[in-house]
Amino acid sequence: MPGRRRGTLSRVPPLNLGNQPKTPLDAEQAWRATAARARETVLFFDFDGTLAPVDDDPTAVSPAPKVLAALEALAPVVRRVAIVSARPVEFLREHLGGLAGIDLYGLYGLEHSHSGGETVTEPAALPWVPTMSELAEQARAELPAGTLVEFKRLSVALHWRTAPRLGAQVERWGREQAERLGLKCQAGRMVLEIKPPVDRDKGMVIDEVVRDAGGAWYFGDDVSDIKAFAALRARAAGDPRFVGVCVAVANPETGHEVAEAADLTIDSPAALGDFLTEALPHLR
Ligand SMILES: O=P(O)(O)OC[C@H]1O[C@H](O[C@H]2O[C@H](CO)[C@@H](O)[C@H](O)[C@H]2O)[C@H](O)[C@@H](O)[C@@H]1O
Repeated sequence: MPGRRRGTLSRVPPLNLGNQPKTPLDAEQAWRATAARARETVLFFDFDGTLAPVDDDPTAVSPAPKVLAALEALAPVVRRVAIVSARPVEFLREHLGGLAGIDLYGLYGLEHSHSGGETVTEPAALPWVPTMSELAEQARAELPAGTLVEFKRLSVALHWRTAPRLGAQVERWGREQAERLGLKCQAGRMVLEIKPPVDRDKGMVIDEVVRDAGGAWYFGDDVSDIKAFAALRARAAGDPRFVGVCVAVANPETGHEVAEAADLTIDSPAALGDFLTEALPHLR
């Protein structure tokens, strides 16, 4: 990763920033700029690879040490804390230990729950549940042993983390099925996600939520998070007062691409726990 140092945090040169002169140059400056508008600031977090370290088994993950305590402490001092993930909202709820006052956007925004409220599903996606369920069955029957098929009601994730040699074959199969059924694909870390053809992604979620915010940070590790970074950049480009900070959490798979689109890079979910804990005194 160009310019990346060992340690908790390093900085990559800001890229393609419409607001380049006003973009904070390091974390210290960024938190100071945020403190001035903490009550107007939204903190967004991806889940897998950002809050939770990656595991071979997608059901065996949990947030890194200090992460939950930091989110809980940050929630009352900023405008919103929001998780924006490819996981279903129910999964996020269970794995965030019932944290209060947090907004959850699941399945790339096809589901959401505000501050512990009911889960709302995008109506246009609902007719696709049977198709996704049949696709998951078909994947289990046709894909080779070693592929992990994760059915998420409104999407199917095809994983090859424990059998990397199968990656090309599984991805080809998934893309062919998506084309046959008129579905969309999202590539990720040793996974191909197949989704309904409904216009919803992390960038659209961020775009909507930050419209009337005074600032936002987005923390993410994967290529789907780059759309969220782009939404923050677009918001900042149109408003010189808006403080937008894009933070990559490093990973050995898609990390380079994500770090290049970010302002700052953090080494791991564990380092993120420390980073957020250290940020707290700046905002209180
Ligand atoms: O948007 P996210 O919250 O980052 O979700 C992206 C995908 O995360 C999960 O898969 C990834 O994490 C797994 C557990 O560590 C790992 O085994 C897998 O290789 C990774 O791709 C989740 O299982 C997927 O459904 C999400 O699309």
